[in-house]
Parts: sequence; structure tokens; C-alpha cells
Amino acid sequence: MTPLYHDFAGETVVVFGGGSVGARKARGFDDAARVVVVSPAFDERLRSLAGDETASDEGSEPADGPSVELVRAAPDADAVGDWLDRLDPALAVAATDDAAVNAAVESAALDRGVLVNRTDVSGERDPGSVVVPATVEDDPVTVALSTGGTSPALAKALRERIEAEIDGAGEMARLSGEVREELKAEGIAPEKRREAVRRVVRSRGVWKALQKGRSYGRQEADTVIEEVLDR
Ligand SMILES: C[C@@]1(CC(=O)O)c2cc3[nH]c(cc4nc(cc5[nH]c(cc(n2)[C@H]1CCC(=O)O)[C@@](C)(CC(=O)O)[C@@H]5CCC(=O)O)C(CC(=O)O)=C4CCC(=O)O)c(CCC(=O)O)c3CC(=O)O
Ligand SMILES: NC(=O)C1=CN([C@@H]2O[C@H](COP(=O)(O)OP(=O)(O)OC[C@H]3O[C@@H](n4cnc5c(N)ncnc54)[C@H](O)[C@@H]3O)[C@@H](O)[C@H]2O)C=CC1
Repeated sequence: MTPLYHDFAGETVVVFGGGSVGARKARGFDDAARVVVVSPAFDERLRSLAGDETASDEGSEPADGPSVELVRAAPDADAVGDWLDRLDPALAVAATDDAAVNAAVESAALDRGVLVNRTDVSGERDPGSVVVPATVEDDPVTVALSTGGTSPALAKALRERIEAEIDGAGEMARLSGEVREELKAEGIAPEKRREAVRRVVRSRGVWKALQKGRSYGRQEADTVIEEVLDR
């Protein structure tokens, strides 16, 4: 499997199954995509995510923009293809507790060239079938972690470790991004510029100073940069 970051902005993600797994997957996509959950019943978390009043009957049009919409229906294996044709999603998530329905979601999605996430199987996937990784975010930094479907519990445990490990990475990304743009604009020779940026992102002093605040981090970074540029 090859890890990729995919932007679902403006796309629809359909989740079949409104239980605890469907709720977790829906939450993973609702920042960017329009998420439609098709299920006869909905987990408490989904109802609060969507607001009860948005639960609508089969056939109504989804809203524009990122959102979670709950559609009350229990398509059988033969019907899931029609749902995909109607909703035209970029990704379908099979998260029902009915293996036949999940299998039908997978094959109907693969037939239509729609990405599919089968939540009830692990290990090897068919081409076009994706896994949802454990993720850590410190904007604009994101870490995605998969055990290749072998051990989701380990993915979760490793995610918790990394969360602590990359504390402050978002600030560091902004600071070092700013530094590299400035050094480029100043016309510093590429080799020196790269060395300066490499030293900043590895400097314990800069990481520590950033915890106190952006301007402290900037000061410490400037000291490191001056050393490299020898000015
Ligand atoms: C293959 C995959 C398909 C997919 O869903 O994409 C899949 C499949 C299955 N998960 C199962 C169980 C559990 N899943 C979790 C948790 C997570 N599962 C996630 C992803 C994936 N799960 C994909 C592989 C990812 C990889 O490559 O590592 C995470 C990372 C992302 C997310 O889902 O958001 C999220 C952690 C998020 C976080 O915390 O950061 C826990 C832990 C817990 O609940 O505490 C348990 C219980 C412990 C255990 O069983 O390990 C079962 C058995 C169901 C049963 O027994 O019936 C199956 C199906 C099977 O194994 O057949
Ligand atoms: N990938 C993962 O991280 C995990 C996956 N699983 C797997 O995911 C599946 C779902 O787990 P839970 O959410 O805990 O189960 P659950 O029983 O809480 O939820 C299943 C949902 O599917 C709905 N449903 C049933 N028939 C349907 C149909 N024809 N169309 C649409 N929705 C339908 C039910 O109403 C219910 O809301 C299980 O089969 C399990 O094997 C379980 C734990 C973790």
C-alpha cells in the first residue's frame, strides 16, 4: 500500500452504517468533505454531529459544503449501487454490521471507480480499496500511520506516542517555512540556505524557545542562522 494525502474538498464521502465505526469515519472526513451517512439508525455521536433535525428521508438532496447529513435507509446488497449513482461520491465507507452489504458496497464502488474503505476486513486489499490511518495533526503538520491493516490497536497506540513526540511541530513548520522564504528572497546561496533551514528544524534550542512563544523561537532561529551564514 502506498500512503497519500488526498484533498476531499468539494467531494462527497458516503458512509454506509451509522454505528460507532461509521461515526468515527464520518468525523475523519467532515472537515473537508460533504459526508452523507446512510443507515437505519444513528449513533449518538452522529446525531450530535449532524444536529437531529438534519436526519432526512431517502432521496432528499445533500447540503452544500462540509457537513454531515444523516439519511435514514437500509439498502440491501442490490440497492447500494443506486445510492452510489445518486450521490456520486469520491469515497464510499462500508461500515455496516452486515458483511453482505459491506461486500456489495466494495464491489459497487470498485465497479464505478469510486475509492472504498472496507472497515470490517483487515490485511490485503483490492486495488482501489483504502485503509483509514491513525492520524496526528498539528496544523499544518499531519502524521498518518498504518500497520497495513494488521493491528489497528497498535496504530492507535503508536499514534498516542507520536502525539507527544511532535508537540510544537505546527509552530516549527510555520517558523521554518518563513525562514526558508526569507533566505530565498535575500538571495542566500542555495547550499547555505538549505544548511540554515536544516539546522533550525533540528535545533533543540529553537524547539524549546518556541514553547515560550513565537518571537522567542524566531530569536533563537536567527542565532542559528547567523552561525551558519557566518555574518
Ligand atoms: C483495516 C482497517 C480498515 C479501516 O477501517 O480503514 C481496520 C479494520 C478493523 N479494525 C478493527 C478493530 C479496531 N479498530 C480500532 C481503531 C482504529 N482502526 C483504524 C483503522 C483500521 N481498522 C484499518 C487498518 C489501519 C491500519 O493499517 O493500522 C484506525 C487506525 C483509524 C480509524 O478507524 O479512524 C483506528 C484508530 C484511530 C486512532 O485512535 O487514532 C481499534 C482500537 C480501539 O477501538 O481501541 C479496534 C479494536 C482492537 C483491535 O481489534 O485491534 C477490526 C475488528 C472488528 C471486530 O473485531 O469485529 C477491523 C476489521 C478486521 O480486523 O477484520
Ligand atoms: N475499522 C474499524 O476500526 C473497526 C471496524 N469494525 C467493524 O465495523 C463494523 C461496524 O461496527 P460498529 O459501528 O461497532 O457496529 P454497530 O452495530 O454499532 O453499527 C452498525 C450500523 O450499521 C447499520 N446498518 C445495518 N444494516 C445496514 C444497511 N443495510 N445499510 C446501512 N446501514 C446499516 C446499523 O443500523 C448500525 O447503525 C463491524 O462489522 C466490525 O466488524 C469494528 C470495530 C472497529
